[in-house]
Amino acid sequence: MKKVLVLGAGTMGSGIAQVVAQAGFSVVLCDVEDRFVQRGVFLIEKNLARQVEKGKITAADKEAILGRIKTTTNMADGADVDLVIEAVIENLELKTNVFRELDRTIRKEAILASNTSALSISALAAATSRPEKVIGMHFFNPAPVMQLVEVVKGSATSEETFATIKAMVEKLGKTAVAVNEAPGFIVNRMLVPMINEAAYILMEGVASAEDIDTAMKLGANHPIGPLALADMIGIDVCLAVMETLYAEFSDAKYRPCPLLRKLVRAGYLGRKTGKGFYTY
Ligand SMILES: CC(=O)CC(=O)SCCNC(=O)CCNC(=O)[C@H](O)C(C)(C)COP(=O)(O)OP(=O)(O)OC[C@H]1O[C@@H](n2cnc3c(N)ncnc32)[C@H](O)[C@@H]1OP(=O)(O)O
Ligand SMILES: NC(=O)C1=CN([C@@H]2O[C@H](COP(=O)(O)OP(=O)(O)OC[C@H]3O[C@@H](n4cnc5c(N)ncnc54)[C@H](O)[C@@H]3O)[C@@H](O)[C@H]2O)C=CC1
Repeated sequence: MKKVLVLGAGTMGSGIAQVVAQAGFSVVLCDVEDRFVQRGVFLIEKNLARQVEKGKITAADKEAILGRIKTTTNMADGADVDLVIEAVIENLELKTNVFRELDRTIRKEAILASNTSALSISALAAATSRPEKVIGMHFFNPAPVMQLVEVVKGSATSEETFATIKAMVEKLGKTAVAVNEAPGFIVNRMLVPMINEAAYILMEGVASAEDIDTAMKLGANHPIGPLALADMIGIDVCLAVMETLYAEFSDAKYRPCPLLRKLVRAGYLGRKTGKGFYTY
């Protein structure tokens, strides 16, 4: 494993590209428009500059890490990679099309991994001619900080692919947990319904956003409250996860809170748009 294509340079793609380049691998970072790629690189530069200020890495390390990241808007520039980590928006139709295109474009030996939050790896695999090489590689936000990667096996994922990705996660300095595909995997099946319930508590007027978050910080020792976390994740991503859980399990306990839908329709997606439950 030497070279990795990270597809999507948003919140997660940029963080994942940083982690992979920081571990010494060459990265091709691709998004649909150059301004999105440049925004991703800007975030990486900012994070690395903070590490230099704190004395965790040297200025030379920063330059070397940035030097390992090539940017592009053409997926074919990553045709010779060993691994693809897909981090485009959480939409099954879009991701399925992306996997079909990746399968056509990227060399046959490469593993195709998805950072999806909740969608079916088997469905993505079925869009390719190499389902045994398709796997979930689910990082957590912020990717440079969070220790966990859920490694998700779809119906056709081979043991060889799983072992390669588990070893890769360790090379990235992270901890892998093995998951047999199921909607929302482990963390999001519990975490996002908690966020959804916090949105209901707010919508029902039970408490203010600030008090809901203070309650979970001081009453349950969470590092940040659920609504601040939703703003960090992206309210669109939270809603997409709830929609998947609700549709896949056909169980009313996963009903998405209408307030999430209202915020998403207004474009109040959280930190990435400057406004969500809070204003930034
Ligand atoms: C939706 C999905 O599919 C899955 C998901 O990701 S669900 C979301 C999972 N993530 C969480 O639950 C995060 C919960 N929150 C936290 O753990 C913490 O609030 C946090 C780590 C994000 C920030 O920690 P904090 O103590 O509140 O703030 P702060 O002191 O500023 O940051 C701690 C460290 O993280 C770094 N950091 C914070 N935000 C960062 C970011 N966006 N990118 C990179 N580094 C970041 C800081 O630089 C700091 O680093 P040092 O320890 O080297 O100084
Ligand atoms: N935000 C979070 O906390 C987490 C999100 N995820 C998952 O990671 C994926 C990405 O999420 P975010 O980074 O939050 O989204 P985002 O909205 O910040 O970024 C998505 C990026 O993908 C790009 N994109 C769209 N179509 C593309 C294509 N065909 N080719 C290349 N790039 C394309 C967009 O232009 C955008 O820059 C989603 O599947 C999400 O569920 C996983 C873990 C945590």
